[in-house]
Amino acid sequence: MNDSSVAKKQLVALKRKLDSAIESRNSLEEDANLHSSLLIQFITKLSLVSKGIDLELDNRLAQLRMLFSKSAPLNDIEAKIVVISKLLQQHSITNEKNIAHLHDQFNQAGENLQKINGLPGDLRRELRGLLSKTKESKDALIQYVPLLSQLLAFYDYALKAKNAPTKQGVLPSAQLILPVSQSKNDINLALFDSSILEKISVSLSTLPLSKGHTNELLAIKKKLMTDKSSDEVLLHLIDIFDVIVADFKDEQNSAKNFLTRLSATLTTVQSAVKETIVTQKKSQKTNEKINQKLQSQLVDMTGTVEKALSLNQVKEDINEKLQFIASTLEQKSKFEQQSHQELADKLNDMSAKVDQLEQQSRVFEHKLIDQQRKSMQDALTKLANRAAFDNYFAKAMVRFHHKPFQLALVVLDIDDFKKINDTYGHTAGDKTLQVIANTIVKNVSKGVFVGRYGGEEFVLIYSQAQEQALTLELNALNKYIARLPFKFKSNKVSITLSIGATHIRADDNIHIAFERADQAMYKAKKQGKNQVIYVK
Ligand SMILES: Nc1nc2c(ncn2[C@@H]2O[C@H](COP(=O)(O)OP(=O)(O)OP(=O)(O)O)[C@@H](O)[C@H]2O)c(=O)[nH]1
Repeated sequence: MNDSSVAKKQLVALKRKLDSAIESRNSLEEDANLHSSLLIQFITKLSLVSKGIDLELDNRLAQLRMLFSKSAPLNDIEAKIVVISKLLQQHSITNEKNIAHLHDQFNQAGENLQKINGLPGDLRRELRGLLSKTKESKDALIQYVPLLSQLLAFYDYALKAKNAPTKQGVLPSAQLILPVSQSKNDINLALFDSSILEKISVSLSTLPLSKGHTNELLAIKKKLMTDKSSDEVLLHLIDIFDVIVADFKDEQNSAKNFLTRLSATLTTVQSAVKETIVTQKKSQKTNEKINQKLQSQLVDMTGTVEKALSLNQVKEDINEKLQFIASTLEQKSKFEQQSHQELADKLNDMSAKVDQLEQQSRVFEHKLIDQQRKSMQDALTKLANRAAFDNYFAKAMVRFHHKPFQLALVVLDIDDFKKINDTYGHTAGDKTLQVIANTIVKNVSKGVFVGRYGGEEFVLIYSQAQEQALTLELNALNKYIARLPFKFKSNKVSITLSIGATHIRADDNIHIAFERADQAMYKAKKQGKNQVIYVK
């Protein structure tokens, strides 16, 4: 083979290699183009998802898209990506904060809705379910969208339910949620909406004030419920505030006085004790001196006997010394008597002071006990209040879980109570609550805990009642109350209760048990009110 044919062959081989290299490069370029277009598509989608959240992020993502489409150098693309990742990081922190804020607002809105009186039972239950689902914070804002729409639907439902009785001329409580743009006058009117005044009046009934101040408060409360002009209501509210402050000051002064007296008495007792110790020390010294004198007189006497020359002289000397000793002994006994007396006087004095102190403490202790009792008692009906119920029921549950017994919980709610307030006034409503409370107490078995849970809702705790006996007693109570002859403004009115009852089960906790009794009560409402529903 000559040189030229060898070179030709090599040239062909080289061309083949070149062709294959070009082909691989083309395929690599195609791959890169494919990846880059995939990346551009991904970034476009990312931009769309995050669009509007952050203007700077929007711009940077647009720039990145541009760099990719122009196949810009990798260094430029990398620099852009670093900036975008930082922005995304900041955004994720802001996002977490937003989620926490929305979570709080959501729950607050739900709890506010729960506080509105007169919500239909099923709404209340579903709301409770929704709120228990959102106890834990969600991972993304988007997850709150369906929950918010559900909450809005509940608000809408509540508004509609509340709007129903407005025909009677009463503003529904739900109208209290005012748009910010409303004029000042409109807000004033809504502020003194009768339902707000009612709420204030209800809260005032639970204040444990002194007897005098409670009477003052009752008088103002009456005026508050009759005078409806903004100015008058404002003046009454200021009066109420003054009474509460005065009661607080009285309480503070009486505690201060007691402490001042206590400290004065303690100071006198302390100085008396000091004095006694000093006197005792002094008398100890005087006693020691007299003892020394006696001892030296005795020693002297022995010396006299030893030194005496005759019996007569001994007799005379001893006589003389004995007289000395006798007078020293008399001195000693007088001194002892005197210091005894002084000590007894001081002790008497001290004991009188301690007596006085004890008396003062007793007065204060009674006051404290009285205050404690009041804080556990509903001021209007004198029944145990919600705090007392919580306390009693929690203890009963602990005993039950230790050793099960027939523990039953009953929730009683007055039917259409709002109508009584709206038609005959708040004072008539208060009186009704008192009568119902007394009637319940008189008509349930001995040892049953009776409490006012709040508003027009009462609770009973039975510690030993079989299902049959319990429902029998509750039905009898229900019938008795329905037959009570209430008379308002010469109108005969019958008042009924919806009652829900249940026995506590081994797997219950306080909330589950209460929820069951409460749901039974709502069932009674739903099924037409004026009835007892027992659930196992
Ligand atoms: N007079 C008076 N009214 C109170 C007191 N506490 C709560 N209320 C009123 O009780 C009423 C309760 O009304 P709602 O929750 O709508 O219940 P209701 O009218 O009994 O309706 P149902 O429960 O469906 O039968 C509200 O108007 C409260 O203002 C109080 O201490 N005194």
